[in-house]
Amino acid sequence: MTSHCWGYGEDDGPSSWHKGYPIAQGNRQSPINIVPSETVHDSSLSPLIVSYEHCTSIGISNNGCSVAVEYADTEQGPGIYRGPLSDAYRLKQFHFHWGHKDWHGSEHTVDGKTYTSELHLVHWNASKYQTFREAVAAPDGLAVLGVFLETGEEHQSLHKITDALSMVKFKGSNADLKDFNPKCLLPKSLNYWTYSGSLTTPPLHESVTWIVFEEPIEVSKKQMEKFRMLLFSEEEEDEKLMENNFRPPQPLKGRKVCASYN
Ligand SMILES: NS(=O)(=O)c1ccc(NCc2ccco2)cc1
Ligand SMILES: [Zn+2]
Repeated sequence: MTSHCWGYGEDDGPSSWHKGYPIAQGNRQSPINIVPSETVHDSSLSPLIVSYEHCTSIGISNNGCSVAVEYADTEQGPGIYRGPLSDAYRLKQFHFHWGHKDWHGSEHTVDGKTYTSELHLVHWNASKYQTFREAVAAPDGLAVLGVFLETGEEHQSLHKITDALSMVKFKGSNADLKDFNPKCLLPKSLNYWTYSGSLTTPPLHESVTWIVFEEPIEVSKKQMEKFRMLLFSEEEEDEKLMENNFRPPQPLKGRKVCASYN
């Protein structure tokens, strides 16, 4: 998600990514359309454990394709384990994808339904790999939690993020954001779907165990408006609004989607 020649526009968008990243047409690409009636209930799937207590958020940044909150890479860092995971995964960053309007913006869809936005909490397998960079290309290297956002009541904790967005309007800008515990962004129910997939932006590595929560969180229309004032462009460039930064669902290619609940 660093500086790159791909984007979400007419010429550099998802349908042309395969030219620079052939894996775009691979067998475990993300996102996907989740069809609950076709998921397999795997009774061996234990509840996911989310432990974000000792989380030292470093800051918030606009990396030209999304807005991300980065976490310090420390041993006792925040992380997740159990659920479909065989190892402990450490939180690296979280970011969002959203649309031009409230009716679309998520990457995963459920029975074809799109949500207004999708939050991704990106974790890497620190039990098995030395660095994030090493893990990002390994088949069991990453675990990403997907949380759907839908418009409704104002989210009481999201304001700490939306209040900071005006400070990271331009690509390449960043600001302090201390001690933000992202547990407050998770839905009440941790029922999830899980499947083997990929990064949803280039380099599209097929290294992600996806864990997508069934229950969306509610955010207000006003809170969503604040994401839409962000820019893909740098301070001196022509203004390009950061919106529609989502990849559409990709072919399932025979993959099984497991449900953690009956
Ligand atoms: N939307 S997403 O959660 O699938 C996602 C997409 C891309 C990255 N990129 C992380 C990265 C750093 C170096 C190479 O790649 C991380 C997470
Ligand atoms: Zn993402």
